[in-house]
Amino acid sequence: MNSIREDALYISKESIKAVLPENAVISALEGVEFEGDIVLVAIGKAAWRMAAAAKETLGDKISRGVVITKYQHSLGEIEGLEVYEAGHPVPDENTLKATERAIKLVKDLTEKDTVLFLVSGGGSALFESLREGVTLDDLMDITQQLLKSGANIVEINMVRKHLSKVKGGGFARLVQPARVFSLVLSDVLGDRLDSIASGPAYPDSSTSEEALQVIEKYGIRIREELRNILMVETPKSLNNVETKIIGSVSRVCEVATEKAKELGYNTMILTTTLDCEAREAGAFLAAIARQIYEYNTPLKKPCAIILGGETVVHVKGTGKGGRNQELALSAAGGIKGLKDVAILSIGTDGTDGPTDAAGGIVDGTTVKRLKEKGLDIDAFLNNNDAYHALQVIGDLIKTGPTGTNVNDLLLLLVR
Ligand SMILES: Nc1ncnc2c1ncn2[C@@H]1O[C@H](COP(=O)(O)OP(=O)(O)OP(=O)(O)O)[C@@H](O)[C@H]1O
Ligand SMILES: O=C(O)[C@H](O)CO
Ligand SMILES: [Mg+2]
Repeated sequence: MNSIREDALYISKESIKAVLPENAVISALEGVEFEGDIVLVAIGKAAWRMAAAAKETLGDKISRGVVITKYQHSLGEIEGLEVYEAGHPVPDENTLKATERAIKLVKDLTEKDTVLFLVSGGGSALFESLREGVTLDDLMDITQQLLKSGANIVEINMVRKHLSKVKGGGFARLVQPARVFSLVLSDVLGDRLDSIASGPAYPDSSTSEEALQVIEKYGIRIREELRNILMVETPKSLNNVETKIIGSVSRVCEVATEKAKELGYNTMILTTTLDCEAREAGAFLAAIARQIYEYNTPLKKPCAIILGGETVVHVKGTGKGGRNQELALSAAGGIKGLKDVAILSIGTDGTDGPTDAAGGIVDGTTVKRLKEKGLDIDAFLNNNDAYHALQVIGDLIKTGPTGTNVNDLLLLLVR
């Protein structure tokens, strides 16, 4: 029988495989018929791999297209498509140029034609055409202020949608009367389609009023003229869009459940929208582990508690790490000495924080193994240095960039 750590690593690997761009796009296109011309537009960190999979599936049915991804994320040419790289998380000149190209390619389509729109996280910075009166400097400055402000992605995108011609449903309106068929890899908790990449082809549920409230709430400094521009409303309904979420952290948790069951674990998905402090989440998972270990509740052993989400870390130290590494290390203290318990936390994009690790896996011996090397777990946690603590004892998980980007997966296994 595999060790509980091997089980946890296997479940996480198989779950992420299910939401890799290629697999998600190919299965979503199975059996889909297209009548007229297909123009492909792919945006986001997974754009290149989504576009390559679509081109491989549909071949020459795709007459032309544009792929816009983050620097170092394109993997070369794709026959018949124009591939561009641009700035992320802050947009740049290349963002505007590549988007103008995409807009040109979707001009003058008929109601029989389809824009195959492949959307993934990072799309907001990579796909932009600004409203009259908004400059690129305005947008870069406001983006940087918002990223540093502590505003969440839904709030950030409320503002960005009301400065843009393409966000918040603007792109779908531009494409009319042609149809937009969107395949979306969701990196927004709760899969809010009008927030994922700022929803260029989805009716916007946010309002100008709310966008201005975000500006006030976080003290974002903007030129007075931009206030009037923010007051212009985005489309609230669209009659030419069809949207499918083809990958999300919910899907990752579903597959994790299937794989854990195959291995004989009782399973429970606790949440798919975890969004608290990483350290608190770690301590909470450890408390559930102790409860199961002692009392076989809320689930009988052998069991797998599965969570999805995106925790946060307010970095104060000078160490190296990421939210998943910090969550795992903070859980270790609470499961010290427990046999056959493992806690894993991994970023599905394969890069957790500014590190080459995807996350961490700890068990009841982690604290002891650190102590044997004369290392104090709290010192590492207090310095936000989870990377080095986990690295020394072999509890880091390294996958390399996976190509997908659907938030984080957490597993608690007790046998
Ligand atoms: N030393 C550290 N320890 C713990 N967390 C850290 C540390 N340094 C940075 N972080 C956290 O890592 C976060 C960024 O991580 P990451 O790049 O994986 O985010 P992300 O949401 O996946 O972004 P992207 O989608 O662009 O990859 C920061 O918001 C910060 O909270
Ligand atoms: O691009 C964005 O807006 C974020 O990645 C959320 O999708
Ligand atoms: Mg990441």
